[in-house]
Amino acid sequence: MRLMTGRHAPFCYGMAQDNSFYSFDTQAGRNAVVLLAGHLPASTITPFCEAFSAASSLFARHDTDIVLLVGSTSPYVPEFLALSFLGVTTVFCMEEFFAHYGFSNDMPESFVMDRAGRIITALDMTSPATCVTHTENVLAALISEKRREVGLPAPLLLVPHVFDAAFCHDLIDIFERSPQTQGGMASTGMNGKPVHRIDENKKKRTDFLVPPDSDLARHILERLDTSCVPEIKKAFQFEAQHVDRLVLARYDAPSGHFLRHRDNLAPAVMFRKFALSLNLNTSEYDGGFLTFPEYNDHYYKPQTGAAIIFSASLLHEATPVTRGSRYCLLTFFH
Ligand SMILES: O=C(O)CCC(=O)C(=O)O
Ligand SMILES: [Fe+2]
Repeated sequence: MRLMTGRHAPFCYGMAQDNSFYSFDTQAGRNAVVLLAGHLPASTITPFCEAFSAASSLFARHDTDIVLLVGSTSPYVPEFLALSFLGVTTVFCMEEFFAHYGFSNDMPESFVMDRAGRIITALDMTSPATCVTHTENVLAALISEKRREVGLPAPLLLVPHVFDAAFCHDLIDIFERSPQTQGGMASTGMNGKPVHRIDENKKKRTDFLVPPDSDLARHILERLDTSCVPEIKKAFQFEAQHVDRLVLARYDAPSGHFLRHRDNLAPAVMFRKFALSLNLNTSEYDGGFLTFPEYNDHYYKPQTGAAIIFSASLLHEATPVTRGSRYCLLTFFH
């Protein structure tokens, strides 16, 4: 599959119609609707450009640019140079982009890219109107925060769209059909040997350990590898080589929780470098926040399919679920 939610779009640079330099680094920080024309004639994409242009003020409200990418050696460059669409940036870009993307040059394609250059979704191009509506819906669901001064930030990394909603649902079904165990904690016994200690006052959770040699594990690892590993490298200069056991977990109201702890204190787990917590059904429960008390009193509750990644040394807590059940995927990178 070529276009996958959460993957980074291949890097792209080129010259915009006004002769300014454009690249996905100059684009970073704003979302974009990216229309791909490659070597196609202008007439194939013009109706889409016009429809997006007409809706450009709406996209501006979502901090979203509209970018039309044309191959710099396309025979149709003169056609595109003669056209302009208000609110659409036409870029004549290096050809490798289209090859890396897997563009077929049979028909135009388009996708929504988030502020970090990740592909959120390929767009439905049945008609210009459906394409614009699809884009509006995708943008409305993107996380956005008003700019504000931040006093005490916690050093966390949030990676949205690691899994799509359908896969999150599948994981919940798999969890419910699978053998479950009561969640325990890595600890050290009297004899100095590692033990798995159960203490419901500290941690109340039901776990399913994804079998390491299963297709499911491979599929999850592939997604973590493409979506999260590059983000960890970018943010923290750490190249994760391994992923610890994959746990699907359920915290049930009224008391499912995990009190404050660090993830790499017991000798058996000191190898852990970064923790990952990925919510599978955020809108279906109340409570169940993550907190990082060393930094601030904020409650963190990533959207369904988004991962929160943090150093395994940070003190953190999963607060009680007060309604419903919280399902999540949990693992560690090292
Ligand atoms: O529930 C969570 O998101 C975090 C779980 C956690 O901290 C752990 O399993 O070590
Ligand atoms: Fe933890």
